[in-house]
Amino acid sequence: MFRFEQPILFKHCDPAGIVFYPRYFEMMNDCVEAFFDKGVEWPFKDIHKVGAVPTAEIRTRFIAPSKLGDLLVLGLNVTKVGRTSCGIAISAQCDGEVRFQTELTIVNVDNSGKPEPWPEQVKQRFLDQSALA
Ligand SMILES: CC(C)(COP(=O)(O)OP(=O)(O)OC[C@H]1O[C@@H](n2cnc3c(N)ncnc32)[C@H](O)[C@@H]1OP(=O)(O)O)[C@@H](O)C(=O)NCCC(=O)NCCSC(=O)c1cc(O)c2ccccc2c1O
Repeated sequence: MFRFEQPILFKHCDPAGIVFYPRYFEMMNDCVEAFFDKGVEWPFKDIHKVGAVPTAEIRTRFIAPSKLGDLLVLGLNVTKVGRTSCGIAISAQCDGEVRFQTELTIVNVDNSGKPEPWPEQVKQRFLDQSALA
């Protein structure tokens, strides 16, 4: 599992003092970006020289609210490695309480937006990190 820590800051919260859900989607992306950088060793700055990895589908359950000062720990697992796609699950917890769970599918595309197979070493890194491995 790849771990990513996210302190809840003032900028993440709505007037009710809880995280506004679009900020959670940014945190998910920050977690995926850190995973590609540190876990896969194919950072976004390099990906975007040759293509992109857009999200094709995302499903999220918001289970309990997060508040200013909380420390969220996002745990990322690769759940499926396809020809051009990759399934990822993220669970975010604070002090052992699950705050949200999300499942997403990303797809490797070339500069014209056409799906293309993962580079072999990237696929291997996914499998090394994978709950399936
Ligand atoms: C995503 C698409 C490029 C897919 O194109 P198309 O539908 O033509 O592809 P295929 O039918 O050939 O399928 C290829 C591959 O994807 C799997 N798949 C397709 N759709 C789904 C789905 N809904 N759910 C699950 N899986 C799906 C399919 O099974 C195939 O898998 P294989 O492994 O068997 O090959 C196209 O649909 C598209 O361009 N959609 C729009 C994407 C978009 O705009 N997303 C939101 C904004 S972009 C974004 O959020 C984002 C951008 C980045 O640059 C990132 C970079 C790095 C990380 C994350 C990024 C990111 O999230």
